[in-house]
Amino acid sequence: MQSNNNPIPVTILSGSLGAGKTTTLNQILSSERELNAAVLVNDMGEVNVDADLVERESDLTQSDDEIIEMSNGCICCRLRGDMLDEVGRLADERDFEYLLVESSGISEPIPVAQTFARGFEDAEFDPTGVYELDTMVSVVDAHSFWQGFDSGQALTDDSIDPQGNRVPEEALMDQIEFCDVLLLNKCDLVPDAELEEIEAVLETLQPRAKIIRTEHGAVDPDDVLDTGRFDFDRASQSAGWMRELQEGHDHEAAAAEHGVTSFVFDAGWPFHPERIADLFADLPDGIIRAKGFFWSAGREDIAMGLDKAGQSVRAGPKGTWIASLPKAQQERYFAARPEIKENWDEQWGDRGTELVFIGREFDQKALVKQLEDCVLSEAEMDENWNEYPDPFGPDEQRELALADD
Ligand SMILES: Nc1nc2c(ncn2[C@@H]2O[C@H](COP(=O)(O)OP(=O)(O)OP(=O)(O)O)[C@@H](O)[C@H]2O)c(=O)[nH]1
Repeated sequence: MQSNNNPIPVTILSGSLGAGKTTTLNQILSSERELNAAVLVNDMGEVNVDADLVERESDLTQSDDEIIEMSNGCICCRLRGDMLDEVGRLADERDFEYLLVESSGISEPIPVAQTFARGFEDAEFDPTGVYELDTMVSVVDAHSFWQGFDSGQALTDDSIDPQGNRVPEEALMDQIEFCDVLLLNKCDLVPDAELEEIEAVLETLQPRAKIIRTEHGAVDPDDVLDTGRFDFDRASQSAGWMRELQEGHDHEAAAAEHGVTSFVFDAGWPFHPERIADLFADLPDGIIRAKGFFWSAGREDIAMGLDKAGQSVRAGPKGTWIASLPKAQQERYFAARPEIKENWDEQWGDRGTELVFIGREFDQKALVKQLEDCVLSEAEMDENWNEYPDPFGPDEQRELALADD
């Protein structure tokens, strides 16, 4: 029985399809720690076995605790409101002390966390004060991560995208970049030396998280329950690429451990659209993550964004250059964020490029040279940029499926 009115702590498990979320959940539920938990499992409907598995393997069935299964949709988007209604109903009964949530393999962790931390407008139930998000856990499949990484293939076995619009590697990157605890699971399938390299990559992608190696999900429950580690603002700012951007352009990454390095490329002149699109589609295999914005010649109104996660690369319109806004609106930006003024170019304003690259065993000098070659030459600066063919199209950050062409 929930004996008081303290908020019910919540631990959310994310991770790619087959990474070991259910196995981990069962380990937690069957551990010696007495846990009176309710469990919410979101299985997207692609494999309807999870709730059965949890019920079959855990003590929950015996103790008659509640397992809620939510299929045919993802709790990070379509089922956000439904999820809150369900946990609202559970909270009314108040016969459990801890809520465990297993999100689907392609769930984005941020909206799921937001739903618990801040509520959701379409739901009747307001979780604030009733639930308290305690720990965001991401389970990474060490074996498929390593295989993909080493061979330049996808970083997850999960080639299923039930909604047709989520690339599993992007979800994996979100899960790595937004969490408090990273469980590196299936360590039995990867040699120790390689585990160290994977850890070095994960630490670079996500410097804040506690990384724990597991086999068959055998985690100490104290590492994932009642940790008090979750902090929405810190979690949203903890991705390695963000830190890299914030630490400035001249920042040299700490001595590369296991060949993992990162750098920021910036430029005040625009890229040639075709040259940069070709390069983005053919970045070195070792680049596991790239993120930031860039200026593509001919797009003087629109800031373009780059988002590479594993082998998936998206690039396209992302926002508006402040320099293209009416003066009065610009002034409001300057007042709110004086630092914009500091990097303001007399002629081009805030237009420019700032891209973070994170990778392992790639030739940084060669890549910087390639990027520089994509920047317009002096002669090109005088050309009519609107005559350049534009490979990026109107859609926001579409997938660049150019790599294999
Ligand atoms: N060798 C090995 N196999 C594991 C480990 N952890 C889980 N497995 C196996 O991997 C498979 C997938 O594990 P699950 O726990 O179902 O993974 P999941 O993340 O819940 O998968 P979905 O819910 O389908 O996304 C199962 O066959 C597990 O027995 C591990 O550490 N080592």
